[in-house]
Amino acid sequence: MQRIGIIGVGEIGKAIVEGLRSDGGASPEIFLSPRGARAAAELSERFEGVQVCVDNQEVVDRADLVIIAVRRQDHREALGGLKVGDDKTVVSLMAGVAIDDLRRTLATDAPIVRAIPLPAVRERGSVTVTCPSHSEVDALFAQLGGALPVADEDAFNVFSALTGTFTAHYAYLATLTSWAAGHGISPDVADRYVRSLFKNVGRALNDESRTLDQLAADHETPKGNNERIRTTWFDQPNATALAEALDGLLTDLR
Ligand SMILES: NC(=O)C1=CN([C@@H]2O[C@H](COP(=O)(O)OP(=O)(O)OC[C@H]3O[C@@H](n4cnc5c(N)ncnc54)[C@H](OP(=O)(O)O)[C@@H]3O)[C@@H](O)[C@H]2O)C=CC1
Repeated sequence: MQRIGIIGVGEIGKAIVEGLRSDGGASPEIFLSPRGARAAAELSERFEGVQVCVDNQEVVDRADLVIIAVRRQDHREALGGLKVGDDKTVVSLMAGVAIDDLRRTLATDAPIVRAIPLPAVRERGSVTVTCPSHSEVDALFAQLGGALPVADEDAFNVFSALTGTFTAHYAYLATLTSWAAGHGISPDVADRYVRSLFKNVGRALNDESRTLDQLAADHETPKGNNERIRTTWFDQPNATALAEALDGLLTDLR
């Protein structure tokens, strides 16, 4: 297995380390950037074969495959001036930074692959979109729950926009809970109940023999409560507003 470097040890960088170590093994060797110092130190203490480097250049020098997991607005400062040999493989997790743009910043001919891992890679439970397909990078993410290589960056950005809907979903659940609490239900009880409702929705999604429209129909009594909320709240203007928000995000990601 290749030696892996991670520049940017925040939420997703940490999840990748935990996912790679979730089988209890000590391989592959992992080299972390020093920034995000507390998370990096904690990971190197917890896991064998995880080391913190003195700077980002050392991460590149010691790794074969370098994962870039800094925020888009920090990437020029984090990466400008780094020397990245053509024998390295670079994996960029940054939303909204095109391969050509990153290649100019890094001034390298090394293969550059974009990827969208999600925090559930921590449990090896999330499919990671990659672009372009690259056997070693796809194998890495296959180990963390699955790889979905897509044809080009236009397609990649559509998937990237989809991942932007994630926290709105949690906020939707929190809004349901607050609504119930506003009607006298204890917040703890409301929270537990809403979680249990939507865990079942998550489980139903595992049934890939039914389309999403079929799943909705199968959970709906004609003229019942679900049909009422779907048609009076998640109506056409609401669906259009969501599509417009996604279109706006996609424009900014290109
Ligand atoms: N979170 C997610 O689920 C996903 C995130 N991504 C992408 O991954 C990237 C990181 O996201 P996320 O982990 O959420 O962000 P975080 O803010 O949690 O982590 C970013 C990390 O980068 C560090 N950093 C900043 N500047 C430098 C530098 N010059 N050198 C080295 N490290 C630096 C930060 O350190 P400090 O704290 O000291 O500023 C921080 O630890 C983003 O571009 C995002 O688009 C992609 C897929 C999913």
